Amino acid sequence: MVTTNGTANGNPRKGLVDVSIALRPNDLERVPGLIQDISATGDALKPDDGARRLQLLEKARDLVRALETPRETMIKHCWAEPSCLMALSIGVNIGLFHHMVKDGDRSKKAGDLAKTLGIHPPLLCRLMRHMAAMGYMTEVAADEYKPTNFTKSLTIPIIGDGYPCIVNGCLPALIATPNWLADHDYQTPNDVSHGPYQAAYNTPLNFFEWLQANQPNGTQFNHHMGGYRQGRPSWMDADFYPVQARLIQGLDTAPTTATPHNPVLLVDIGGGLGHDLAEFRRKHPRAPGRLVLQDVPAVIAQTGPSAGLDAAIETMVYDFHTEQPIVGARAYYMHSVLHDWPDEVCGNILGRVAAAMRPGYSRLLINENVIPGTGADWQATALDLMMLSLLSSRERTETDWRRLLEDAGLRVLKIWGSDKQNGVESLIECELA
Ligand SMILES: C[S@@+](CC[C@H](N)C(=O)[O-])C[C@H]1O[C@@H](n2cnc3c(N)ncnc32)[C@H](O)[C@@H]1O
Repeated sequence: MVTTNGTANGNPRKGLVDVSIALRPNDLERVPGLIQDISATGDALKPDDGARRLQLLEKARDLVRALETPRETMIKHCWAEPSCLMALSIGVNIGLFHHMVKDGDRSKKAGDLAKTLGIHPPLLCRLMRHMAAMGYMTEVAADEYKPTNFTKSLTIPIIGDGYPCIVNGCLPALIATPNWLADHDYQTPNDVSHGPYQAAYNTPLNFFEWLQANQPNGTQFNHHMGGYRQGRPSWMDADFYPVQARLIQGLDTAPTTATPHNPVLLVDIGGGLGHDLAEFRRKHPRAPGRLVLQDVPAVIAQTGPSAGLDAAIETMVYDFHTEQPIVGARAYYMHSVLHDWPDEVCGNILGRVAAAMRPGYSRLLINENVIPGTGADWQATALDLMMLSLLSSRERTETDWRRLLEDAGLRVLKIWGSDKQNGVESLIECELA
């Protein structure tokens, strides 16, 4: 029998369910079976078996959810995780993690770190205490901590910069979304310049414009994009998409008016700092043809050889709402670009690409989530809701993609995927219809 503490006035409010349900584990009956599964999967786990590791992780998450009471889950969501995000973001801003790891694994006292970092010592003690309580650093004595692999990773900009970028450049929009929807009769936002983001930031700018106009958010976001893609199966690997057979072999090397010299193999539209083209160069170093990176001026200014980008990659300022200057390339590529925009804007962007494509020759490669009808991956569903708040946009199902692409005069040749990970981005290969 679970006893409740009642509500503030001592009387549990009568509702559809009794309050005692919130104090019992969510699903105790599943616990023994899950433990057995975890034990069996864990015993068979090899260091490089990524698929089994993910299965085990999902079971471990199931176990936590089954054991937790709804009240504990509620406190975790409402207090622990938001305040942990805040603490981690402050840690990145003040360089805490660099100072924790610069002498290796040695433990450090919060008071000493606070003096070095110029932060009020009791304040740092409280921040570190919560990060340790959440398991993100190891407490070895009172106010003394050792870094974990996670703590160490926060010193890498593509991992650490996501925290301040999300806290400053995204969360206010997520927080504004419930009221925005209530004020708009719970209709799906579909205008990138008049949605929860503009309400939250009191700005006419869209998400990308705001980030780039409010540095270091833009730079941190570009780093965050670099982190998002790490460790995920990549379309340019042989077991995902046959680059040689479907792209390189068909490259037309005959000079044309549009490409009088070296033909263009791949144009990465909205390619950010060029992570994808750099990876393509590493994985296909002998591929012929030009590689062109296109993005807005503020992003192109942050990349190029001086920022470590392979000199073989050409950079070009280009606004994808305008005419595509590279005509008749072998392939145009967009990664995590169309999910940023509502259907109508995507239609315009796709129209610009289609107008530049050569019939029967040019391919459009779209690297995006294709959300399945059931069993969607939590990373994709999370991103879908981020898109809703930040850009009045969405992640799309296969039906959504086909409709969008067909309406833009394109034909889907094949949707390529990897069976290595659930919910991984697909590669949608298209040509002119
Ligand atoms: C979600 S990021 C994806 C970046 C990159 N493709 C990747 O996957 O890492 C979207 C990119 O679109 C770019 N972008 C936004 N508006 C643009 C525009 N009008 N023209 C060209 N690029 C734009 C942004 O600057 C950003 O680099």
